[in-house]
Amino acid sequence: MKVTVIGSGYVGLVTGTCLAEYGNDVVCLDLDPEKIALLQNGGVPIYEPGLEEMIKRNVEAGRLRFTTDVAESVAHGTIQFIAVGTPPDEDGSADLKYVTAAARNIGKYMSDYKVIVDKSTVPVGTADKVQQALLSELTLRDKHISFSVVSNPEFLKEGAAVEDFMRPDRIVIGVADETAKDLMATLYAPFVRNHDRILYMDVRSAELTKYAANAMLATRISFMNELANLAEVMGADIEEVRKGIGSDPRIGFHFLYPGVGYGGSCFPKDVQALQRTAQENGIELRVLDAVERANSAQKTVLVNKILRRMGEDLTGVHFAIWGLAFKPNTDDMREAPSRVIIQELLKRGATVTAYDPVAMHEAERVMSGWKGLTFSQNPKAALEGANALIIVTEWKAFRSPDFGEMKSLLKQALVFDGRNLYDPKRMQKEGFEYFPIGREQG
Ligand SMILES: NC(=O)c1ccc[n+]([C@@H]2O[C@H](COP(=O)([O-])OP(=O)(O)OC[C@H]3O[C@@H](n4cnc5c(N)ncnc54)[C@H](O)[C@@H]3O)[C@@H](O)[C@H]2O)c1
Ligand SMILES: O=c1ccn([C@@H]2O[C@H](COP(=O)(O)OP(=O)(O)O[C@H]3O[C@H](CO)[C@@H](O)[C@H](O)[C@H]3O)[C@@H](O)[C@H]2O)c(=O)[nH]1
Repeated sequence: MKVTVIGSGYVGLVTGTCLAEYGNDVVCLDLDPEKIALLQNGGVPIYEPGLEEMIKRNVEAGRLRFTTDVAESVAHGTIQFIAVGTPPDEDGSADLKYVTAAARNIGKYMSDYKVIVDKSTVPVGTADKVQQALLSELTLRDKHISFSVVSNPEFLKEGAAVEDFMRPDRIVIGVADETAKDLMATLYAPFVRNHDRILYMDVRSAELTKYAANAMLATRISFMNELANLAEVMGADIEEVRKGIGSDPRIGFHFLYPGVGYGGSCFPKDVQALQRTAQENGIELRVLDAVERANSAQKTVLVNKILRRMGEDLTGVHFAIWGLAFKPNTDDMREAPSRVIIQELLKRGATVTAYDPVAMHEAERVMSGWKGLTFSQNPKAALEGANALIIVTEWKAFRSPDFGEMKSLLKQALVFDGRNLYDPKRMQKEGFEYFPIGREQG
């Protein structure tokens, strides 16, 4: 099938590439000329495991190309995916200006039937706005050209995006007419060959499903974080409690890891946007108010432990930080808890040397000019002469360090672990003072 993907970021690039992998003829559009030039020259603007090789393979096979030319991209695909950003507006609601601009562009240039697919995360009612944007352009030209607007929210996780897209646990399609439904079914058939996981529903339910999923997951995390804080003062171990509740199949083990608060480009903005939708419609989502409050408090839990141990004034204190990205296997720094933690430390006079396996370049960009912050090209060098190590992101490479070497490089054998990577008893044996989350210190 001929497919156009509008927006070549995390979602657009993965969607376009995975669709090309199954033999579709895909054009990816972006208005950012630097991004497209990089892609046209064989580069990849984001880090996502497996993506680079898959792009290369499909470009070489002639199934995937990149453009900034709107007219060309609209002419190409019978199916037009909108995968542009929906950042928070000032009041927390989703800013739809990129979505409606993309829709207007389609309306400006289309000359035959198109299925317009909202892949971006958008509030309930957005499909109607996309329809209006298209119609307003079409009435100026040819109002007899027909189209359908479909909602097909994306559930991929960064760091596992290709895997999630190629092997989805479900594909939600909100669709109102049979022609569009058949086209979507054909497009996604190769992704659900072993058993059907396509859920067809009305457009509004599909739009709400996306926010409901993210809000539910964010709720689990905030709940576990608050429970971890309680466990710690009560002398219980949240890691034991996690296993104890996760083995109930009604609860399950996923998304029960306490930490330094959820971050990333989705949970924070989507929880806010859902609250905003509710407020606008006179409904109170009290649970979500608490989820957000708990999350912003959690981002400073590790800092508070540091201050209790090292004093409020951190002048002359030097920290090593392992992990900057909001989660492992990505270079994404959007809403990363590391940003809050580092700022809090610098504010109190500390200096910091930070290391991340892949997000360093992005971190240097978003933290440029932060006084007292330097970056280290390897994890060991970051430890040299530091008064303490702080672990913020749970990269696999941090899980089994040489503790003897770690101790000899650090000035003080002190570890603040925001991701519970190590066994407190082992740390005690190794001679460390160890501060995890939700369990007694080792
Ligand atoms: N990142 C994720 O893990 C993820 C997962 C599921 C859903 N989503 C949702 O998908 C959407 C996109 O997220 P992302 O992380 O890929 O964003 P992103 O910022 O990485 O990419 C968006 C891209 O769209 C481009 N763009 C903006 N307006 C355009 C236009 N009119 N025409 C062509 N290109 C345009 C931008 O230049 C940018 O490259 C958001 O709504 C997000 O909430 C994201
Ligand atoms: O048990 C857990 C699981 C996650 N997190 C944190 O939660 C945030 C989000 O993690 P994750 O969901 O793995 O990453 P995202 O790439 O943001 O993916 C979420 O947001 C996407 C965008 O909407 C959705 O498509 C995905 O389904 C949804 O998981 C990160 O800061 C994690 O550190 C925890 O603290 N504890």
